[in-house]
Amino acid sequence: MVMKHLLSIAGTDPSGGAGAQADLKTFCAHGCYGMNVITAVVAQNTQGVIDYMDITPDLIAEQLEAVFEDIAVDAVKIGMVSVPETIRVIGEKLKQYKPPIIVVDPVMVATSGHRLLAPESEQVLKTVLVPLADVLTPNIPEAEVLAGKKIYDFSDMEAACRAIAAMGAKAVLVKGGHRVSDATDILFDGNGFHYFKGQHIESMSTHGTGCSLSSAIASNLANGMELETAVGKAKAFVFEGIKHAEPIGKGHGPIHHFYEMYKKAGLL
Ligand SMILES: Nc1ncnc2c1ncn2[C@@H]1O[C@H](COP(=O)(O)OP(=O)(O)O)[C@@H](O)[C@H]1O
Ligand SMILES: Cc1ncc(COP(=O)(O)O)c(N)n1
Repeated sequence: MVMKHLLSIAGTDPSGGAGAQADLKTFCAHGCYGMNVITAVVAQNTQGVIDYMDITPDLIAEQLEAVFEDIAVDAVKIGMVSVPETIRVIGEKLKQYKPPIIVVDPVMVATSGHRLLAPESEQVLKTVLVPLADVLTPNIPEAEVLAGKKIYDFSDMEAACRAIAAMGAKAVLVKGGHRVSDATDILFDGNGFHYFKGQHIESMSTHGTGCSLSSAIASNLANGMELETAVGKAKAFVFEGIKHAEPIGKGHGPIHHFYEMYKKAGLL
């Protein structure tokens, strides 16, 4: 089988659990060839974000050109985009190169509570990136910001899906990782809703769950799955990754990206 070529456009995590590093691990775990365009270098670990520096728009444009001029990209996943200029340059380049699949994870705040999106970027994200998304994957706080309304229950999650889809995203998955009673995610595919019911695992290994989920969806779509199957399998990948994670670091550790693969290979 020919490997699909997956590109992550995201910020970094030197501790390896979230951002570009989580994306690359997820692409590899799905049998895809993974690539990275870096938007910001972030000093962070399992305990939180210490500092970050945005990459200049020119250098982001050059990184995107370096990839797209050389390699056929089957799917793009977008994560941390930080400032308005970063969002604008990504928007321009994606309109120029037109990759067939775009999954946008509208990263706003890290699990540790640190902002990774400047407040003035929220509007630009809505007008530039949301309309380019084949799938947009906000968590509940991000969906509240995008839809401009508090979310308390499933019907609020559905209303947020519809409101965000009305901004131009083809499909919207509002993730329920922040719910305590369960971890049910709701997908709106432009026509109807699909519920991905999930048990909430009491775990410290949830750093990078959103990054890994969106990268798994992009990989599954590139590998030819229908949207509902792609989301369902991605959710199972994250669930198993949380369940089988080894404790790493002093705070919220990463999921186990290679659990299934290592098990099949007899390494576990
Ligand atoms: N403690 C948990 N138990 C089970 N599933 C979880 C847990 N935390 C997150 N998930 C799942 O991980 C995925 C990412 O969700 P979420 O954590 O809400 O995103 P983000 O990392 O963007 O905040 C979703 O499919 C969600 O249901
Ligand atoms: C560079 C970068 N991008 C995204 C996240 C969000 O991580 P999570 O998936 O835990 O919300 C992060 N911590 N760092």
